[in-house]
Amino acid sequence: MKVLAAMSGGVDSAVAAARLRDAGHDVTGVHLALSAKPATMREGARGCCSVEDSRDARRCADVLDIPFYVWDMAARFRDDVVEPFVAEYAAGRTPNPCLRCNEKIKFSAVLERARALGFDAVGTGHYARLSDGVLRRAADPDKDQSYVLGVLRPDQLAGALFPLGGSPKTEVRAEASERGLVVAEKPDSHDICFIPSGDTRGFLAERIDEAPGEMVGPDGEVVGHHRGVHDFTVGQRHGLGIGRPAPDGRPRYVLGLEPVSRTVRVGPAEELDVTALHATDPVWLAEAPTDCVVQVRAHGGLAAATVRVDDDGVEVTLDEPLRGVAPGQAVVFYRPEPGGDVVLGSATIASTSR
Ligand SMILES: Nc1ncnc2c1ncn2[C@@H]1O[C@H](COP(=O)(O)OP(=O)(O)OP(=O)(O)O)[C@@H](O)[C@H]1O
Repeated sequence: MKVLAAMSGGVDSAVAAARLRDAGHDVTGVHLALSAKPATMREGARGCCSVEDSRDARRCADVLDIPFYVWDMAARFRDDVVEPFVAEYAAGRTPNPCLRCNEKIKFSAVLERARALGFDAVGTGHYARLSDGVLRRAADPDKDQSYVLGVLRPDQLAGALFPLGGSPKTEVRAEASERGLVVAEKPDSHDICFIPSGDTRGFLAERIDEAPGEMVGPDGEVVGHHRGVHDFTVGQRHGLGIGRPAPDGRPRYVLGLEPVSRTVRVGPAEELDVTALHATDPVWLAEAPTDCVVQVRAHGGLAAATVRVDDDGVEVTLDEPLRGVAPGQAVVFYRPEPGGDVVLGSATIASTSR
């Protein structure tokens, strides 16, 4: 096959490209320039779009002896990932930009351009297993990225290759070193790639006007004030800025965000437990399930659940209460079998109930 290998300049995508080439595919490497201006890097941090990363990706392509290009996708990335990310926070929700990037950039804009140029598929260094259109969790549970790929439609998955899904990360690093890839010891990226400083609040503060409001406790009492609901995420404990402790001395968490009234609701941990959620815009890879296991955030947040699909979206009833489910995040549905790791579909969490 003619395969476009998306090369971030990191170790995973370099090894993915190498494996695709070794499997006999005709591989071309592409680095996506996603940032309009060079990123200011925190020491030791890395973002996916720095000049340094582009240079590393090129050096790996040279070692692999494959053609290499840089595609400027900064405008698409800004419109489809960064601006919606900011708008979601302003609306009191908690978005996952990696998931949107997979949906709108890597397996949409990039895949479309690749197909137009005669490529059959886009290969990435994501950790997930994919065969015959069935998407499964990666063999390495610590690296599993099936959650951020669970938003892809069948036609998008049909053009995707994930050669690392069956390998532990340690094996991938060792292989990079054996292959003489200079990125073998490069640190993993942890931050949101377009916020390499890791300061999400600072990034949002530069883009969202202050909209001060009240912070209210469980009985509606005002316990503090804030600069805007975009400063908070459901489940957040630190940085609430309420100097004095709750009357019972227990820690307080953000329970809910109401952008219209500019209210941040706070209260004790147990009030974060939800038993049901409503999600919209479902995407199904298999027939919509009735019983399943759901995952509600990128790391953790797993629960057995029953699902009912209606005209408004999906009603998910959790078997056991689940803590800290934030509107704006995706709910990804997995098959409910022992060790169940097959992705059945996903939807966007719109609201939760206790
Ligand atoms: N700027 C980019 N250009 C090209 N491909 C990219 C870029 N950013 C990410 N990717 C692709 O998406 C995959 C997943 O991105 P993610 O940010 O999760 O990287 P990662 O797991 O740290 O991988 P890597 O070690 O390759 O950076 C990468 O392995 C790569 O194939």
